[in-house]
Amino acid sequence: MTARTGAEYKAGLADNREVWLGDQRINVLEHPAFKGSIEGMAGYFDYQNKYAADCLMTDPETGSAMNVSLSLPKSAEDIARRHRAFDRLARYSNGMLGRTPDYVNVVLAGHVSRKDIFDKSGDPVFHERIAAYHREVIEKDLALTHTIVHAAIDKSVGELQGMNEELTLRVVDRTEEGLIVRGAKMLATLGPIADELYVYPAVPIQPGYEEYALSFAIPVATPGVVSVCRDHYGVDAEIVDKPFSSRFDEQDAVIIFDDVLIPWERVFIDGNLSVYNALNAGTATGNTQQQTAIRACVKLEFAYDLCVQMAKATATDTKPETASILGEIYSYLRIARAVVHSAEVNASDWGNGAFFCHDDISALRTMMPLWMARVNDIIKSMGSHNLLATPTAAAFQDARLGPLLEKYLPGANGIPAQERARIFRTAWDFAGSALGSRNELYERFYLGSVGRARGLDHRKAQAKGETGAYRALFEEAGIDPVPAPEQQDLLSLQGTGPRA
Ligand SMILES: Cc1cc2nc3c(=O)[nH]c(=O)nc-3n(C[C@H](O)[C@H](O)[C@H](O)COP(=O)(O)OP(=O)(O)OC[C@H]3O[C@@H](n4cnc5c(N)ncnc54)[C@H](O)[C@@H]3O)c2cc1C
Repeated sequence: MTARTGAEYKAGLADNREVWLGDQRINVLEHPAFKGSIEGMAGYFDYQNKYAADCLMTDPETGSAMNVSLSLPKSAEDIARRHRAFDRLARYSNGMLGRTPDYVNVVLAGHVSRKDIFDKSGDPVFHERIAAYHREVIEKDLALTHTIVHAAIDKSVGELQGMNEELTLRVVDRTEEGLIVRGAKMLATLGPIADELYVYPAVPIQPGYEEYALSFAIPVATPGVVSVCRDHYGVDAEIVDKPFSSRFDEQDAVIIFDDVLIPWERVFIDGNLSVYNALNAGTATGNTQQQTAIRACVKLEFAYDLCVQMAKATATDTKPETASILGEIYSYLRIARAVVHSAEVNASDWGNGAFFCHDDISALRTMMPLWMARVNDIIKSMGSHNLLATPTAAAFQDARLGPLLEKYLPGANGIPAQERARIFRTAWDFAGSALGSRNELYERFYLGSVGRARGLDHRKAQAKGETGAYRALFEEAGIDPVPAPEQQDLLSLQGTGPRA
């Protein structure tokens, strides 16, 4: 098969997957709530074909078209090529879909690229399996979801301790056919409407907890895989009235593995802590975050322009305080673009010829969640009641109501009433609707919390020896460092310290 169309994607969802919405087990293809989301994701597959020059490339093994996000980057040209694909694909939803299939594709490609990490484990079969799976995803153009965060509830103990021990996904049995796994993972965005589920390493696991150190991939329709959906936030509305909620609810779900058989050929890590703990560290920033950062840039670009339109529609665009706020969003965009550019031009071989972006790109992981929340705050402050005084497009067609709306709800600067309503409806759908609020939560947490990301960056900085600036202050002035206590004549300290 070549790169799929939307119709082919939809046909692939016709199976016996166990998806629960509220207390109903549903068929995602038939349930009305899912119509917009499935059409929205189908649109992504059509879009990759429409913009084939950016999104697709020739599969070197079969000669068919494949999504660029599954390529294994080996050079600066490959990184630049992939940038073009990520940028184009993000424009399909203006960055509002976080989990278009290129997200997990790039993760998988990164893992396959780091054969050196698997090789260290001694058994080549695991890399052979994941490489074969990568080929399968390319050739079937599958839509993958992922679920990697431990289902820990009690944060007073370790993530795999106390009550958490029983909650998180782990191996409970081994059979001739494969592993039997049990437990939950948080969350799986797109899970109910993806083809397959890829479980891979997240935070490191300590010795003694090997049964949790797993990586595998299975169809969402595998018996025992239970998708528990959050409330659905997509709405049945015209695109012009709800441009995002009508198409782009990428349905999150908790995945419960109720004694699921994972066939051996789909088991990529089975308790091997050295592979498990190295794989994420060796791929997540330089590889995966090229996709996430570019997607975020596209979203910021849209948010900036949307706010400019809001300012024009209320004639606040010439006010210095509005210019300052608009400039704030634009500065986030420029910083983000600059970080991506710098990380791409400083890309290098991370091992086994895997050419990834510079690790500095992870700075965006700690800042972007704050900027995205700030942008939503700005939209609400700038928009005020205008976000709600927004008749639908159909209301303007009514013979009685239309003329009243044209008269009493026009935009400033000569902007027609219907255009004004469209601008503010879009802004509300972006930042204030049920989906807009969920999207803000997504931006805050989808790569893990900011707190954890900052801690990780700090530990990496210390491991690298950053920065030595304090010591240099005194070295420059010719002042010797104070010797460490064990090197001092402790006797000479007697009588000089504070007295009890
Ligand atoms: C909408 C949405 C979709 C998601 N989709 C997926 C998905 O598809 N697949 C997937 O695997 N995961 C997904 N996630 C991520 C996952 O579910 C978790 O929500 C996320 O990793 C953070 O949860 P946590 O409990 O681990 O947070 P924690 O990291 O425990 O953070 C909770 C709070 O504590 C603070 N904190 C934690 N540790 C520290 C620290 N060391 N120092 C300072 N502060 C700290 C944080 O800043 C935060 O405020 C998604 C999340 C959301 C919200």
